[in-house]
Amino acid sequence: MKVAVLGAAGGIGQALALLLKTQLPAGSQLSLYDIAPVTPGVAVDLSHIPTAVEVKGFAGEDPTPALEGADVVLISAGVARKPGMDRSDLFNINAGIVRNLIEKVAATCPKALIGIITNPVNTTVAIAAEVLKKAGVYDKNRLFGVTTLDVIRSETFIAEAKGLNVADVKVNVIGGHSGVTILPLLSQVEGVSFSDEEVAALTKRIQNAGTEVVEAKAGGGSATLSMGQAAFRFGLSLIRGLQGEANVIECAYVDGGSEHAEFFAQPVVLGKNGIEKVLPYGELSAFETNARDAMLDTLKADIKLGVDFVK
Ligand SMILES: NC(=O)c1ccc[n+]([C@@H]2O[C@H](COP(=O)([O-])OP(=O)(O)OC[C@H]3O[C@@H](n4cnc5c(N)ncnc54)[C@H](O)[C@@H]3O)[C@@H](O)[C@H]2O)c1
Ligand SMILES: O=C(O)C[C@H](O)C(=O)O
Repeated sequence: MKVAVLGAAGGIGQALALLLKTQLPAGSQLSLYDIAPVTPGVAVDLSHIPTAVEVKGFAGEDPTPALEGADVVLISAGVARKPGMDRSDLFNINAGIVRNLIEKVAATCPKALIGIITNPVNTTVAIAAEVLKKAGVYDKNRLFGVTTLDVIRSETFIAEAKGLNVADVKVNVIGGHSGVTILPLLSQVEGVSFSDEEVAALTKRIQNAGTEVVEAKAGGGSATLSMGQAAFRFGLSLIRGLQGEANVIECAYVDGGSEHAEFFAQPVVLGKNGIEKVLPYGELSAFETNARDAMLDTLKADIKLGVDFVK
């Protein structure tokens, strides 16, 4: 199995690369690409860790050598937020970066499963889909917006609030990955109940958790270490599915035939060809139904921005 990380010299990229080097199945290949000249050095550094994962690093303008033969491509290339910015403020720079990288993915490893981390995810995934369509290689089952950070944050905050063992907390987060489009389904968490005030406060904290990190880092970037862990969890689930493991389920922002929007985050079963099945997200509380309906204009506008950018 070969995993390529694009943006590998960045905050997320390096954390993710370390987790992949130490925990990918034996015999895997890890391919690191970034425009930053340090990238081959990051690979040399990682290569001294004694695991059966071969690591190579590539820098420069062309990601092609890093993408050859890739089964999974995880993309965190681009700029991150500073205090006072919304994720949508990253569009001007990151839209072009994602478009150019996906053109290379389409030409070099069109069958790879692609996980987009680069913000604004609601829009960059739509850009990726349009580029893949233009190249004639779009497979909706192979493209994912990585929303796992919203899931792991929800797990953490729920366990903290309710004194639970975090390993036992399971929660779906649906919609998209920004502000009101992030909707944790707290009513479905087993073994706990929340008051209306708790639901409102916890939902808001999960929706604003990215900003919490951006403000705490005070101009030094956004979440990198927790995102590295989230991307690792998601990437490993993609690989477990590719290897034929049954019942691998993750929430992700996908083109899953949702009645709500062209792309919508919801639970999916992962298999040998990417998405094996899109799962229903279950029954919603009145609060969640309102929040889902209220997010749709924002989500659809985010998607349209991406489609228009390529068309
Ligand atoms: N999906 C999520 O939940 C989530 C969470 C956190 C951050 N993010 C996003 O991930 C992105 C990266 O964040 P970060 O903290 O790692 O940023 P960073 O600045 O630390 O790293 C970004 C890396 O991308 C590289 N890069 C820039 N243009 C490139 C190109 N054309 N080709 C290859 N590499 C290129 C840079 O050289 C840098 O090493 C941001 O857009 C951020 O908003 C998403
Ligand atoms: O908030 C950001 O800008 C980064 C990321 O999307 C996050 O949720 O932490």
